[in-house]
Amino acid sequence: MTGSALSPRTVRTVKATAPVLRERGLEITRRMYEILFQDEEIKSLFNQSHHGRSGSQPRSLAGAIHAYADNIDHLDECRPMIERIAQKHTSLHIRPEQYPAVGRALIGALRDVLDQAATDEVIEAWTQAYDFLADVLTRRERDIYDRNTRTPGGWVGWRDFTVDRVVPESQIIKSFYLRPSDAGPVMAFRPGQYLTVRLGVPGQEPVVRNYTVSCAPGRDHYRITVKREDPGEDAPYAPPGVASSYLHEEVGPGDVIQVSAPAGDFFLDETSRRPLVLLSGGVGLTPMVCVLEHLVERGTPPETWFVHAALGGRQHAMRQHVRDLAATGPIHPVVFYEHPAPEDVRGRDYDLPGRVTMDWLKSAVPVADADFYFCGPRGFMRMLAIGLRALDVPDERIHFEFFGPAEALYA
Ligand SMILES: NC(=O)C1=CN([C@@H]2O[C@H](COP(=O)(O)OP(=O)(O)OC[C@H]3O[C@@H](n4cnc5c(N)ncnc54)[C@H](O)[C@@H]3O)[C@@H](O)[C@H]2O)C=CC1
Repeated sequence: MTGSALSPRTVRTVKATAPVLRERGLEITRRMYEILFQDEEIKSLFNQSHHGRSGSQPRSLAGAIHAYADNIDHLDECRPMIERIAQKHTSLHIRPEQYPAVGRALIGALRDVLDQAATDEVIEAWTQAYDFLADVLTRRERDIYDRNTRTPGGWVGWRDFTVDRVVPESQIIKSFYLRPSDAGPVMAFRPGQYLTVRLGVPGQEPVVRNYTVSCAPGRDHYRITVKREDPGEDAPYAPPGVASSYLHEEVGPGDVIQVSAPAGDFFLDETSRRPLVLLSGGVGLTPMVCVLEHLVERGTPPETWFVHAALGGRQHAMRQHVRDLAATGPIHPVVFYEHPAPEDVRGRDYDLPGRVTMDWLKSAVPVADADFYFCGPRGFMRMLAIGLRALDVPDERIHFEFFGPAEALYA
């Protein structure tokens, strides 16, 4: 991707707005959604459970707009961000016809918030820059939709899945096995990708959530593994704990939920021949179990460390399953308990007390050679992202799932 479609003057003008976008980006995107949703017809094109309420969507869009302005003179830097957005858009079935209204609202918000600073030149440059980005995104999204249509078992839009089984994995985590209600095949996916599910919670607008597929690809079903969130800790789009409480308490075999095709830019690089270090905190183990199952099923896994950090035994999911998988190959499982319960036995239930630290990691895994994949609470990922960079592990060997701009993790 190059910015060649944009004139040098447009590039200069947009780049010059980066500092103010860093400072006032959130104001701008909040105003943008206000403008956008004044029109009921446009509002109906957008799933309201994704816009506004908790502020996460304006915040993440503000980060993206700032990054775009700042990198507009070397747009290759934006490639991962654009891929991430395109993947997310397709999981929500965003269509090209939704882009122009967003562009108009963005320009309106720039005028309102920047006021005097929104000169004709700035407005003209941002109009061109938005159109350019919209074009890049819609092309990529069209490719993804085309691929999902062509792939055996693939689909576009919501598809009904029937819950086949619900399996408790710990005191707070359950797995849900999902089969397509139409009894057709399900498309393969890349280990680490997520499903988007839409739940008809009674008395509410449908609740939409992303859950990583926790089983290997290539089966006749998917599995998601969900932690019951306490109020105040749940993901961004709806009141706390709604989706996970609903799944844990109300959803059982025979129930139907709607699912979008697998998506996501976090997945195992199958071309690498390096040793592998998979690190997970809490329910962040879901993509790592998927990767592990896949490696074992594929055969000849590389030397792999499966490092899992849980609060304690009551929260520890899939303990025996991971052990059984590890026993099939050169796979080293290591379990940390931060607060072992009285009944938790070191050497039987877990290996080490406390949290994963960089000092431990340096001593236990081949930092200089390995590929690293991690997922878990923000503090856990931050420690690893910063720690691995400090050890000069190149970014190409550091892969993580973080719902938000990656820079926020390093900040
Ligand atoms: N695909 C994805 O992006 C997925 C992301 N997640 C995320 O993973 C997180 C898991 O949360 P919980 O299960 O509630 O985890 P948790 O709160 O139970 O923590 C698990 C462990 O993480 C470690 N940890 C936490 N903070 C740390 C820090 N600052 N430094 C070092 N270690 C630290 C501790 O060992 C702790 O026991 C959630 O935030 C969820 O959003 C979960 C599943 C999939």
